[in-house]
Amino acid sequence: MQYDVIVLAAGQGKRMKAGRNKQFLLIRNVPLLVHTLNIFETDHTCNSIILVINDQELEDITSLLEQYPMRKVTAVVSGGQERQHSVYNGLKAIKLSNVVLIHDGARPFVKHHHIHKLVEEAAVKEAATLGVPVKETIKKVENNIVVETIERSSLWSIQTPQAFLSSTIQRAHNVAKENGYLGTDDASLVEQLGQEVAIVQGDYDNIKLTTPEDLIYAEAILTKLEQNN
Ligand SMILES: Nc1ccn([C@@H]2O[C@H](COP(=O)(O)OP(=O)(O)OP(=O)(O)O)[C@@H](O)[C@H]2O)c(=O)n1
Ligand SMILES: C[C@](O)(CO)[C@H](O)COP(=O)(O)O
Repeated sequence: MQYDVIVLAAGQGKRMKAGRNKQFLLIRNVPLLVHTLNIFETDHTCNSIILVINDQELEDITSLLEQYPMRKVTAVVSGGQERQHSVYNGLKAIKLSNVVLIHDGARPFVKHHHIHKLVEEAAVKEAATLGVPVKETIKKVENNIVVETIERSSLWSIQTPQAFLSSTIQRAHNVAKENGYLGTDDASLVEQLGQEVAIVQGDYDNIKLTTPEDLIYAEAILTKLEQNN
């Protein structure tokens, strides 16, 4: 089943402490964002990629796309202050589409078979997200004191891509804007509508590069994926 994807690259990467947007950091000499875009560029079920960027980085992005041409990038749009605002701008650039995926530019290791499963699920359930069961014990802490140990069996770490019928996610973003609701992912906006979001189990390789040690981890994942191919 075909889909269109919004790839988000308009953040600042403050927690990475690299002094610049982490999307340009090199993993094995190739920019992080290029690794991510390649996943969709090489997926035969991906129709088009909407790339959301920082306006101030337009020149850098333009030269990156000259060096690494991406046939499927059909639009480059300006991001917003928060991730949710960037998605909102990306959604405005989506033409006619059935299933829309939203993906962090900083997640370069999602696998095609997980994307395909996610898209199939969204086509039936309207909204679906990738995720993995949490591996650690999670406690609620207040004033440096543990107040609760949360039952782990129902806890999942949520990843992207997240997939939606385009009408559903457009409505969810419009309603969130009207209500002043700001979420850390797009599935939560659909939850706010009172609609179900299905979970598709992905894998632990699909990390988001957030802090400096993730770069070392990313090199190791890349090595493992290459050895498996
Ligand atoms: N206003 C924003 C904020 C984030 N993102 C994108 O959303 C993804 C996930 O966000 P996160 O990892 O939090 O990235 P940053 O905002 O760049 O990082 P930080 O919070 O450390 O500054 C990233 O690919 C980032 O580029 C975006 O497009 N627009
Ligand atoms: C959407 C997300 O990737 C889900 O894990 C995440 O919420 C994005 O950014 P965050 O700022 O690290 O929460």
